[in-house]
Amino acid sequence: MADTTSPPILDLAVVAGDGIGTEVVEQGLLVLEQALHGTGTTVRTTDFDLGARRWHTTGQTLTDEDLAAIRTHHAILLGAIGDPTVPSGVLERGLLLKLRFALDHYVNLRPGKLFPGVRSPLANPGDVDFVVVREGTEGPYVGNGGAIRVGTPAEVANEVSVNTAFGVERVVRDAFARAAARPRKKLTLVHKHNVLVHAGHLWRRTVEAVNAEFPDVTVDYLHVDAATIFLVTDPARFDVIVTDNLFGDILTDLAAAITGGIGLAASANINPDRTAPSMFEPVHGSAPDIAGQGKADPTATVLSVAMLLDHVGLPDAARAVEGAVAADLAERGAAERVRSTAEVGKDLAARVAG
Ligand SMILES: NC(=O)C1=CN([C@@H]2O[C@H](COP(=O)(O)OP(=O)(O)OC[C@H]3O[C@@H](n4cnc5c(N)ncnc54)[C@H](O)[C@@H]3O)[C@@H](O)[C@H]2O)C=CC1
Ligand SMILES: CC(C)CC(=O)C(=O)O
Ligand SMILES: [Mg+2]
Repeated sequence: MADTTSPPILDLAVVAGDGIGTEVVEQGLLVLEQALHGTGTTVRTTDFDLGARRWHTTGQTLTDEDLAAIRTHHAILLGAIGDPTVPSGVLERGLLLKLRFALDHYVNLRPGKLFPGVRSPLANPGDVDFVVVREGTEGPYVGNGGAIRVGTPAEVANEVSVNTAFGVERVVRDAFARAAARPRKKLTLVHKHNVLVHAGHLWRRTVEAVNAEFPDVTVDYLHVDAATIFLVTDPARFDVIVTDNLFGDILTDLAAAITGGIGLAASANINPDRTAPSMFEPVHGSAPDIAGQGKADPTATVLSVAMLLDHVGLPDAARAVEGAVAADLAERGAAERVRSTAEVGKDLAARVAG
């Protein structure tokens, strides 16, 4: 079932996953249920037990049956995937990326917003409010690579970045549309076309061509290395950033760091054509270093829930969730006590309830 607009019953697939994923998703669901009160929509969740535990017991990551069942939902809420007891890449590739690719999540939307009252590590961050449109189904993450003579001094390992005209154009067009709808109407392409000349020039030509459809949008370009400089020295210059899968992954952890930390960074993996459910998840991973200790900040997941509510046609509920987060964040600076994951979730739910 594809996502629909404001369904009476919101069928939500829940993939809590590994590590802190289960902890933050529990709080995200608490806030979601509160936000739906009075909207005429109720949520019906289906838990998908996917991740390290499943892999250890069955050897499976994501089967065709899992995927078919997930497809019948309006949307997916995901916590985090990845565990130190599983070989690196098995779950990340076989579960997380498989979901994004199979469900055609070609727009990976990641806001970089500094909420009032939130302390940034930057001395003078300015008014930071941008969004990264990261391509979600191509680039070096597609698994086009291999290695020979593994473990020998003659080993050669390749990881090929795949960029198709079709894939680049559709995400670039989406990014232009988002820029056109924002007050500043500015789009920054980030790539590395001085070195990655094949992919980089495809991205550049595509941006130039699609710009003709959006003449109101001002376009600029930064090589990815320079983009990291400006994200730290002048983040307020950015409005919409469009970039590939790998660069977008890296830049959005940096964006999180300058806007108050990874615990606040939300994301949406969107299938804009609504041929499959979109997926909402915090930017962060499973954080094995703090898992099981109640230390994870669930705010990123709660803000991802707000993105989910927007996507399913419940903007008022989305604004209520964002408002609750903004109010909570504004008071955090003054608070003396560090709250647990569950306490933050409970407080946010209470604020949504009014
Ligand atoms: N979308 C996903 O499911 C992602 C999965 N991963 C996987 O997660 C595992 C750990 O990866 P890392 O590189 O360590 O990245 P990570 O994002 O899990 O953790 C990086 C650092 O941020 C902290 N952190 C993360 N989320 C936090 C939160 N909500 N509140 C407070 N602190 C938080 C962690 O404690 C850690 O110090 C790996 O298996 C990785 O592949 C990594 C990134 C995204
Ligand atoms: C673990 C990766 C596949 C995902 C990631 O780091 C991300 O999407 O930010
Ligand atoms: Mg990442």
